[in-house]
Amino acid sequence: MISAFTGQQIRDAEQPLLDSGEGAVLMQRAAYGLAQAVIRELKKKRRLAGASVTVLAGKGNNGGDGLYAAAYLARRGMRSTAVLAADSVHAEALAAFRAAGGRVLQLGTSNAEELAVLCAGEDVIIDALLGTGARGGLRDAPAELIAALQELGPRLVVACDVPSGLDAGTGEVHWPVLDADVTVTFGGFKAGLLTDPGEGCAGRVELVRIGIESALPEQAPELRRLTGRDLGALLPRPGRRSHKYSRGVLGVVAGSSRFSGAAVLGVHAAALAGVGMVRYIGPEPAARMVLSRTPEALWESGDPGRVQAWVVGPGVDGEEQLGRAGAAVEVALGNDLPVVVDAGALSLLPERCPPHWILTPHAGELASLLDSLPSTGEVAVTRADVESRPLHFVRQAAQQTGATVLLKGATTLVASPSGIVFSQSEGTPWMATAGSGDVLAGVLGALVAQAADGIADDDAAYAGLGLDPADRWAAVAAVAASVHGRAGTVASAACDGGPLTASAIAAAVPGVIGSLSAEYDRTIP
Ligand SMILES: NC(=O)C1=CN([C@@H]2O[C@H](COP(=O)(O)OP(=O)(O)OC[C@H]3O[C@@H](n4cnc5c(N)ncnc54)[C@H](O)[C@@H]3O)[C@@H](O)[C@H]2O)[C@@H](O)CC1
Ligand SMILES: Nc1ncnc2c1ncn2[C@@H]1O[C@H](COP(=O)(O)OP(=O)(O)O)[C@@H](O)[C@H]1O
Ligand SMILES: [K+]
Repeated sequence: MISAFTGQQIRDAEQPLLDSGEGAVLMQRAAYGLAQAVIRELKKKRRLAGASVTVLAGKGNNGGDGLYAAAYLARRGMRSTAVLAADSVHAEALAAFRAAGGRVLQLGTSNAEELAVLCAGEDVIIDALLGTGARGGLRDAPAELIAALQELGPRLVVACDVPSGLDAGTGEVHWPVLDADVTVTFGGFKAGLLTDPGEGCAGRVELVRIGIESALPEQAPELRRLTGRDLGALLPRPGRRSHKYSRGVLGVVAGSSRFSGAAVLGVHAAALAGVGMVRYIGPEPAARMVLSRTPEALWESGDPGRVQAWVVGPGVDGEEQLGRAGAAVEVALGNDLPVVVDAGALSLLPERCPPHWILTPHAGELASLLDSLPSTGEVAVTRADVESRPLHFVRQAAQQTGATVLLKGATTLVASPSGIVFSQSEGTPWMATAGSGDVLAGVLGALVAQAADGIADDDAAYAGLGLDPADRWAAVAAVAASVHGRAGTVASAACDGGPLTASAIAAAVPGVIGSLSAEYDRTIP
């Protein structure tokens, strides 16, 4: 599992070493790691000797890291320039940079445009304006420089610790920000690099160890991200004595005369994600389509029979089907069953949900959901608000509803009402396609049914990852988001990174589950 921290958590871990006079050593390790990353990136494109680098240096330690890294690159034969964005910068680092033969330019009120043009012609730019000590975003000349440079489109940008202007703890972004190709981050992942909009500016994130790692609060990170190995440990598998009822039965209330495709995709994806059986509840025309794609499913026109979990909501529309969704929600509430509540059913929630209810809104649906809650304040929450502060709002929704909340997006966040949050980002932008969310609901429903009480005895697997059993539903949802994202990426890769349909995502699910499990089996002792 990858743990990610706030800027404050990182600073707290650094403090004992700073107090014992190790600050300069930490900075040297950070700068060396940064320089090595620049070299690796450049070598992918061209020769190192004679290549040009410009470091944009701010007044704090982030600027110090950048200047020391650029000094190292100058000594390796690169043409190195420093653009100083403040009157005073880290003095020793600047001296080292000058001593290595670097050229120093001062950013002022009148030369931002001119320096932006110069930077755009460089082989690589190191963004070391602001790091974890930032309060708010870039202002004045640095803001002008970055806005102009972003517009010009630089060749290669490596961000020092975080892209400047990004809040390391929350991922909120104060524009303008220069999009990085790679962010080299020090000591520990910053939460803001693993949640949008910050993750969208950071490019690939590389971690450089600087010696503070053992002091980080591993048991209480700001964000968690499951890796392939974690998925291999958590994904359910049938045993020799399994039968279809012991593997979990999922009830699905999805689709309608208008949106029958949502039912077709959701049921098909659930079947492909390994559940014992799917019972579909819906109108006959939709049921015919569901069964023609997934003959393995059962159509329940009356009493749904016994299930271990529900998916309620994808494509649900019209009084009749909303009535069936409402009835399923009541049955789940009465029998204490887990439910995935999606799309049309998000308006059917009781005042307080249990943590094994998993809500799956996208940003627009989360805004409406929050607005509908009596505990939300007077000011309406908009889709844009959620998109600019997803970590804040997904946590708020979990706290206010009592449910586990999965917020869909390029990075998908899952918040448990206990406060812990998972972040998964394995998908491809091609997954922004109609029906993709219905596939996710099906995969999640299948995993939830297989994790239900009486079906799985898997507390040990969660404990192995340091997770409290109370947070297992958030972990199950994170597994589903990851499997879904990986399936999309696999499906797109199968056509050389080309477009995909929701059906193609579903079709790739068994292979993703299979290879994660097989890889895990290969690596356990
Ligand atoms: N403390 C250490 O020895 C280490 C620090 N590290 C680096 O140091 C960084 C943190 O250093 P700092 O705490 O100096 O913080 P920053 O380098 O982020 O800069 C903070 C400085 O910028 C000013 N500032 C804050 N917001 C601003 C804004 N919006 N516009 C203009 N100026 C603003 C502050 O007044 C302060 O002087 C990390 O991101 C990392 O790069 C790493 O080298 C690891 C070791
Ligand atoms: N840019 C993106 N990159 C990766 N995944 C994305 C992106 N945009 C959307 N997704 C994923 O695609 C799915 C879209 O779901 P949703 O918005 O409910 O669509 P629909 O209702 O059309 O099925 C979600 O799982 C989301 O995480
Ligand atoms: K930076």
